[in-house]
Amino acid sequence: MPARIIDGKLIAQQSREALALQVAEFTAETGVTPRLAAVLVGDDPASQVYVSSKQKACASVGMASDLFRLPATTTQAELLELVDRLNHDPSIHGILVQLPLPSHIDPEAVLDATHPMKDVDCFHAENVGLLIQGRPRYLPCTPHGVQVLLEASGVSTDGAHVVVLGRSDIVGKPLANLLALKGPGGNATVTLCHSRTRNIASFTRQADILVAAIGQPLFVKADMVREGAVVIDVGTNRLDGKLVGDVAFHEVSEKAAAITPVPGGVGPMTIAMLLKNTLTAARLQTKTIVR
Ligand SMILES: Nc1nc(=O)c2c([nH]1)NC[C@@H]1CN(c3ccc(C(=O)N[C@@H](CCC(=O)O)C(=O)O)cc3)C=[N+]21
Repeated sequence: MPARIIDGKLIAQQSREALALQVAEFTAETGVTPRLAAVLVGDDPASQVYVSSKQKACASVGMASDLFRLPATTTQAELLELVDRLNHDPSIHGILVQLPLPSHIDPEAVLDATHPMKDVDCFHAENVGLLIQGRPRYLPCTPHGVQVLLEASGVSTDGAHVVVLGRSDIVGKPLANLLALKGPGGNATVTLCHSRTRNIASFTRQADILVAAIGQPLFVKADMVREGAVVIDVGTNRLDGKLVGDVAFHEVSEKAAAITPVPGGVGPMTIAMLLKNTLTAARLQTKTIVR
């Protein structure tokens, strides 16, 4: 039986609708509009698309956003100066510096410079540390998006074996930790595989839930997937001008119980979770008067 398609576009829209109500309530109570500052260095076309979808998404839930576009020739010092200015601007609650940055800029220096309270990507070491200790301030956007997709599709992680492919700081590493935390959406048994894992298929075939975030187009083939597994595809690769995931969707969907498409799967969820973090950031930075 072909797999059920997990509709990330729809689930993200439902998330945004719920969030819009919370934003309206927050603004009515405090007079504050949550505000995201997105910083884009250079003119990578894919990055431009993502950043403009983030701005549109902000508007759709009643939040404000500013886009700071800097030329590819911007120095690291100039970028750090902007980040510092945004850190000190009380009208801005969240800062997102779009990755990848040009090669002459050290992304770690920029992430370290972003104030942890404004770090809505959850990339700062302090926020990653809090997450891993099970007391998150922000949840990392793509991993949280994966968690919400599973929950909304009725797939429990409790006691399940989740195999994560890819150990990036943005997806694989935080996702593996999030799923292993105690509590709902967690309690999974997690195996973290990567490009150097020997006999990777012997691991992926044991997965109840398989998450592909390895950055290689169509890497996961049908023979790597157990019959009835749930497959989540985090990949966003350009292949012959087309957006494809890390999963060979057609063959794998014949075997899986449920699967996310690319586009229309994890991608829209990432943005919805970013908006959620921006509201959290505004709450944490807004002093409420106790009456
Ligand atoms: N500081 C930072 N934070 C990020 O969260 C971040 C980043 N840098 N750099 C790049 C990656 C990638 N990323 C995506 C977000 C949305 C879609 C998305 O919505 N994709 C649509 C399709 C979009 C299209 O057609 O190109 C979909 O999958 O349906 C994809 C990828 C966020 N990233």
